[in-house]
Amino acid sequence: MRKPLVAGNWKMNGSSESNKALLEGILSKADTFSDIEVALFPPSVYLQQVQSALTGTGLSWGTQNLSQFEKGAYTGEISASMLVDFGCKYVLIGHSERRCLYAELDLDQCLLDRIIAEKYEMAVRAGITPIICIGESPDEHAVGRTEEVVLRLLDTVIAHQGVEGLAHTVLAYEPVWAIGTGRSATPEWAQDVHSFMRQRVAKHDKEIAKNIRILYGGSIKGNNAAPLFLQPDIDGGLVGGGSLDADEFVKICQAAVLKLG
Ligand SMILES: O=C[C@H](O)COP(=O)(O)O
Repeated sequence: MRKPLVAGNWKMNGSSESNKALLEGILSKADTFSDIEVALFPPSVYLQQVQSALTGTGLSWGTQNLSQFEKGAYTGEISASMLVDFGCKYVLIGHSERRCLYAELDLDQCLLDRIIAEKYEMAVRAGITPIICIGESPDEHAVGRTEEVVLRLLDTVIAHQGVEGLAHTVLAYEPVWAIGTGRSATPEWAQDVHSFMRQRVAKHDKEIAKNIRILYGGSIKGNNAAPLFLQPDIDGGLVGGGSLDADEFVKICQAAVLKLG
């Protein structure tokens, strides 16, 4: 049985004060979702605050990005060893907001995917579990290219790291048209995509495919989380806006508990 995971990506939100209230609100209800895994992804400047609040609680934390380089003259970047220093268990890789807004070469999609695969390799080597985000843009969705786009990135990762690397990886299907729009994918649509992702992994290794967690991300809220999470191939969620409010996020975590039956 794959343990459900709910990941709260705070994106570029928060302050020391608001984080404190959010963390207290989540932790006050942590006993209601202790059977699943929950991880928080604050902006890096708040990593220490989150680490100190979550240490010993059973919740995990990580960052929203990492550098593909080890160390050196890379202004503004954060290395895998720094994440280890702060006790990070997870790291988000290839989030569409980074692909679109910070992708050095969006026109050269192949090179972009290679950078993401390199970041993935850096995380795995440091013992941090990458959560690799994959999803189609609104235009790609409109012309029915979802499967092609999603599988291309998955294939790139497998080609760079070998399928064995996926044994220590979480995948997240995040259709860009659903992110922050209030328009979540339907449970059926998301299930179909998750299913073909799992089948693609199974072509390489059936055991890894059976065990790999595939999260859904895109406008998950307390009132739509349960039907998504109850789909057989959806193993939890990557939550943006819904992770910024303690009550909302707790509801989402509690919805993931329902999956355990
Ligand atoms: O990382 C989280 C996803 O981008 C989803 O964001 P959202 O829940 O605000 O749509």
